[in-house]
Amino acid sequence: MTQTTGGQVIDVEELRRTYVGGYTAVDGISFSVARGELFALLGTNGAGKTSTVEVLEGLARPDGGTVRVLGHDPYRERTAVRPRVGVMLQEGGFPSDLTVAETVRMCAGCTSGARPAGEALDLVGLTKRSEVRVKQLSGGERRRLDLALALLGRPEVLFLDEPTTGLDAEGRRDTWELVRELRNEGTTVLLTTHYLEEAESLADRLAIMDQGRIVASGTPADVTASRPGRIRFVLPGHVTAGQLPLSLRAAADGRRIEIRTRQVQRDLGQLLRWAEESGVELEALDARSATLEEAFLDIAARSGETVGAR
Ligand SMILES: Nc1ncnc2c1ncn2[C@@H]1O[C@H](COP(=O)(O)OP(=O)(O)OP(=O)(O)O)[C@@H](O)[C@H]1O
Repeated sequence: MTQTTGGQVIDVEELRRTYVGGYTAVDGISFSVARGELFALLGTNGAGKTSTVEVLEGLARPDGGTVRVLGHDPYRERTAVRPRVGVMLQEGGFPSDLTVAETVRMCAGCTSGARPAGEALDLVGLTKRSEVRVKQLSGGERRRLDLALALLGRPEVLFLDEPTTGLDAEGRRDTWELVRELRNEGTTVLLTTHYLEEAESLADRLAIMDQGRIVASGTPADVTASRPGRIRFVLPGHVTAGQLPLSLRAAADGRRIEIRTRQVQRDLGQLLRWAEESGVELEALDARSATLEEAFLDIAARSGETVGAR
């Protein structure tokens, strides 16, 4: 009988992981992922993402706190969890002399209720490469083979560690489409990625890690809401930045103006009213909320200032 804590498929409470020598790579983090949700774990290099995911995958034991996947301890109750989970590691290792189809068939032989090899290859767009030896695949094709293997057992939970690294733009879009479909069919997905656009586009919720801690979390909109958006435009030659309303605090580079604001709609309205009343034609007007990338860079920059303080 499957138990999940409060309907959560993944439940992490105060997880700590310390390496030999006493280095704390994961420093008491908590988060949960509901059934059918796509959760992205982001972070600077060395933030502790892989150290966290390894515990969720049952590959390592926590040094503190608790972790539950599908209601079980993934390390101690590995046999209960493993058949229901698909794992795409950062470095998938498979014999390079086998062909793509042989590799998938070999893995399918060890997976109960596996998809047919052809179906798995079709899902990731590798059908035409079935008879090619693994060592002849490009880096992006290997990532897709990794994904096919992770999907073989029709997993309820899918761990994707940087699934699109090395893929070209089209391969990345195809993978996103497939991950969305899997999520829509009810698969719970935990994704780590360095591509913020990927997290913004796919994640229902996300957490940003820095130096072993979660420093921001929520929906992509929640995480970006706390960061200022921006309004940019170019003033016509006869107008100077000094003529703008005082309440619109702006940075000016000659006639090029940038307003950083948490109130994009209010300030844009005020700017447009001023332009209308003053008969000023604003050029190249562009207004938008903060992106996840800006929020992330902001966090990374602040982290840089605290490096060495820990
Ligand atoms: N086996 C290990 N022994 C000692 N320290 C380790 C070990 N594995 C990882 N670390 C350290 O723990 C920290 C977290 O590493 P981890 O690989 O979890 O980060 P990450 O967020 O996945 O980074 P990246 O984005 O670069 O993959 C790093 O400082 C790393 O050097």
